[in-house]
Amino acid sequence: MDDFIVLEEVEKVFSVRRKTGFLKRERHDVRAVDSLSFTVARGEMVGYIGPNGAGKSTTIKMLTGILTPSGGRLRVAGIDPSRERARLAHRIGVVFGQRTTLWWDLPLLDSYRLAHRMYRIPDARYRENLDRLVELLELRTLLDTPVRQLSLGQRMRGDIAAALLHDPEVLYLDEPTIGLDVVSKAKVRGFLRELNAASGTTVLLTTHDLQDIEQLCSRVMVIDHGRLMYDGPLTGLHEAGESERTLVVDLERELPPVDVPSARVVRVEGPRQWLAFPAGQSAAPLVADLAARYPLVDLSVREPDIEAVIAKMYAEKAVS
Ligand SMILES: Nc1ncnc2c1ncn2[C@@H]1O[C@H](COP(=O)(O)OP(=O)(O)OP(=O)(O)O)[C@@H](O)[C@H]1O
Repeated sequence: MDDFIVLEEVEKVFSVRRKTGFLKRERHDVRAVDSLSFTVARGEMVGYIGPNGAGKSTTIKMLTGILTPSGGRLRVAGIDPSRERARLAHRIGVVFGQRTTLWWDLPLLDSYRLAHRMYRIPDARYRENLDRLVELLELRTLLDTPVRQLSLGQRMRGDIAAALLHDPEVLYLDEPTIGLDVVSKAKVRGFLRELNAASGTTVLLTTHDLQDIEQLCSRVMVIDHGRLMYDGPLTGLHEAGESERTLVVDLERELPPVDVPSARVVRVEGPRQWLAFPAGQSAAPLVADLAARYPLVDLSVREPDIEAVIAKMYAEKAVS
């Protein structure tokens, strides 16, 4: 596979001054990214998640060349971002959900005209891309509207179009659905899925909304304290978090908590009981055991909530 993004033992240390007394300041180091290694192949769509302060934005800033790593090796499309930031800019697109790159007081179209000149996009390609993006992101009626008058969802779609006018090979998205309503979220996700499938654009997605990951990414990387804690399919996170699934059983009548070796009863409500069992374990033997010994009417298995799984992973890491 063609590794498009490569990080080898990348570090970023910030030296900060902390107030320790009335006039006293002390220097100390914050290790925002710590010996981070991963690769992303061309065309992949990867979720990059972690709690606040984990080092996600610092990673993205190093990938765009805004920040220089303190150590290790980092390449995007074979380019060292901090040394050749201008050259790399033509090959990457960036969208920050919390900030806009559009001109606040100008009509949306003016920001696109500016990008046309800034990136020196050939005229025909600019017109073609603008047309396609305006169509797909439903921006046609908004082109003459000043950006400050756009809704958050409209502005976000406008920002995504701006980031893609120059045909970047990779798109970094930092919280692209933050604050959006359900309909706007669906539009943004639908567009990104389509972009990745049709154009093969590599996407690195930072988000606190796990539905973004569930709906878009087959691979997820979890970072905490600047270190990679997990890298793999979303489903594997359950095992990594050692989470539990729940078997909900309806019995014929109210009974004391059932007694089975591989599960524990966590709740009883009339004839209904909730049994927790390890997520990595099959439910079949447990169901067979229950059916043989108890008057079962109905049952269902509930998957663990991914948010809870990740919270658990963080908590376990914090005490270990
Ligand atoms: N310019 C800076 N100077 C000093 N410390 C910084 C700087 N930028 C980030 N940090 C610190 O580095 C750590 C990682 O921050 P970063 O912004 O990368 O986290 P994050 O995962 O993006 O968090 P969030 O989800 O809150 O945006 C934090 O402890 C932060 O305080």
